[in-house]
Amino acid sequence: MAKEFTDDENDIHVWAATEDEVVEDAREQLDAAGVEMDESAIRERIAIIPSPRRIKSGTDGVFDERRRRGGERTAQDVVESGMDVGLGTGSTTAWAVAEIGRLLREGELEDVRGVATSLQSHELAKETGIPLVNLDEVTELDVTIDGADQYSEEEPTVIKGGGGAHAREKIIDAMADRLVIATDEEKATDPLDYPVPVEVMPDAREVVAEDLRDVGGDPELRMAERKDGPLFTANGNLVIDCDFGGLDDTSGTARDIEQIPGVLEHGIFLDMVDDVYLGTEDDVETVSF
Ligand SMILES: O=C[C@H](O)[C@H](O)[C@H](O)COP(=O)(O)O
Repeated sequence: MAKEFTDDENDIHVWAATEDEVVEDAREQLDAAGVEMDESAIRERIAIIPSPRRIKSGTDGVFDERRRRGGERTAQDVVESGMDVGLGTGSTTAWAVAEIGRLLREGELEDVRGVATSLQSHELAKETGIPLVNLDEVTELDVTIDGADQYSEEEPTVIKGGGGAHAREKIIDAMADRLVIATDEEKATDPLDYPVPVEVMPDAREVVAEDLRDVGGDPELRMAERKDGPLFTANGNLVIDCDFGGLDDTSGTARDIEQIPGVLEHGIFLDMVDDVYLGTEDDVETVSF
């Protein structure tokens, strides 16, 4: 987690890894703007936030107010004391994880346990103080809050895996009595057309790519950032992003991909979604299935 200072009145917004760094940066900006504020007042306004450095979309994603609104509201509305909760991955669910931690710290929630869908959500949950349970210790969850790369307002299906976490996410999303997607209004599309992330065994990448072409896709091996070569998932596999254009037959495409040997998991989460919480410019809307 990181720390954040905001002073909306003077349009000052500062974040850093530690509270001391934030105080220093805030001090500089307040001085430059000619605003008087003593150190204790600065410290009082500092909040814990997900660290933009740990999230694939970086500061843009983390500081998108719509995602923040969507993530926080989802946590407030769907998590109750005593629940086992699946903790999704990405810049939107990061806000939900941070909010669950805050509610626990402030005593508004008790006895909540989290199961992380990725190392990212594991680290966020640890830092914010959510007790964690390993995936192999539970077989059912009360609710999972997860993000999406695209969602539909017409069908309970989303495309996930923009951060390569979809294999573990699909297990944890499917274990939950209720799957709630936290997202923002920009990701609604019908039909879904986001390139489908397909996790594949490394040696099988060429043959899987050929098979994906045969079922109408345009496959592209996902390359890593700040590392030469392709991206490896947490499971040691590769990801092929496969563009099918608009998915007019989502279940048919999902079935076609599942039948390809060498495919470990794909990012079409078919008929799994119970509710979508979407952050808008000034509110949060919900779609329920
Ligand atoms: O692999 C990543 C996950 O499926 C994320 O939940 C998805 O990419 C959405 O992330 P974000 O909320 O950052 O757009």
